Amino acid sequence: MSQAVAARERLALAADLPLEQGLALYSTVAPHVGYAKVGLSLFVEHGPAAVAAFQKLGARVFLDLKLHDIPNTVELAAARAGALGVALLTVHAAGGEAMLKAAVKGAREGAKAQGHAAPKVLAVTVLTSLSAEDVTSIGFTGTPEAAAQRLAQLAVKAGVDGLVCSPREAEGLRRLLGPSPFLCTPGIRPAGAEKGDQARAETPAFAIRAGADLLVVGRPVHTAADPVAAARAIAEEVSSA
Ligand SMILES: O=c1ccn([C@@H]2O[C@H](COP(=O)(O)O)[C@@H](O)[C@H]2O)c(=O)[nH]1
Repeated sequence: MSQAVAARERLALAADLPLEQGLALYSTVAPHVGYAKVGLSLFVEHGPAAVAAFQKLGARVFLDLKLHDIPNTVELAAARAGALGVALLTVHAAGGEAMLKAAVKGAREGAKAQGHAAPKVLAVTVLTSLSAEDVTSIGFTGTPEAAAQRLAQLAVKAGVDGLVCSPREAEGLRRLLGPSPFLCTPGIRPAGAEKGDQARAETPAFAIRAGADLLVVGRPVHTAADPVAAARAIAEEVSSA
């Protein structure tokens, strides 16, 4: 496998843009980025049509809905997501064990019913926008890393395929949980890039060295003067990390 292909498998574009703009951007960066992440804004506005539009471009779709509700509701929603043929689906680990099990069950059954491969269900541990002070203020005890580890252990026990965490927590989670869970890290900022609302951000190379499988990048590409050059530079950093 060439290094370019390997890096492409490890990058997701957060398409938090109007749909046409997101599709146009993904088309141009697709040589460097294998996944398109459809998040809340696109899904609220366009629903499954947004997923289908990126799939038509050949993207593997990461449906980032961060489901968090009672188990029955999450199972129903995860089944609908699985039926769309998405590659990845997120839920909040803080929804608890029964909800996480329901998400995995729903996603697998929904995919199977439509002849798709089951999506990987990823549990969001502690949002990368939360600082240590925020984590305390919402009632978690200890550091963001300690909270992420507790939530990750719960989620893995419930049978999820992977976790969403800050690059700062990836190494500790690998040590704690071993090689199996798929680790996805948003909060990626190339050196010198604006952090915006990301409180626990790190560079692409940091995330890869810490053991991340998939890096999510949005604004550093959207806002770059040359988005293709920005995506290429991130892919090169991933390859050489
Ligand atoms: O903890 C989390 C979970 C999800 N996200 C999502 O990732 C992207 C990041 O976009 P940037 O523009 O690169 O900041 C965004 O879609 C979030 O919803 C996250 O940032 N942190």
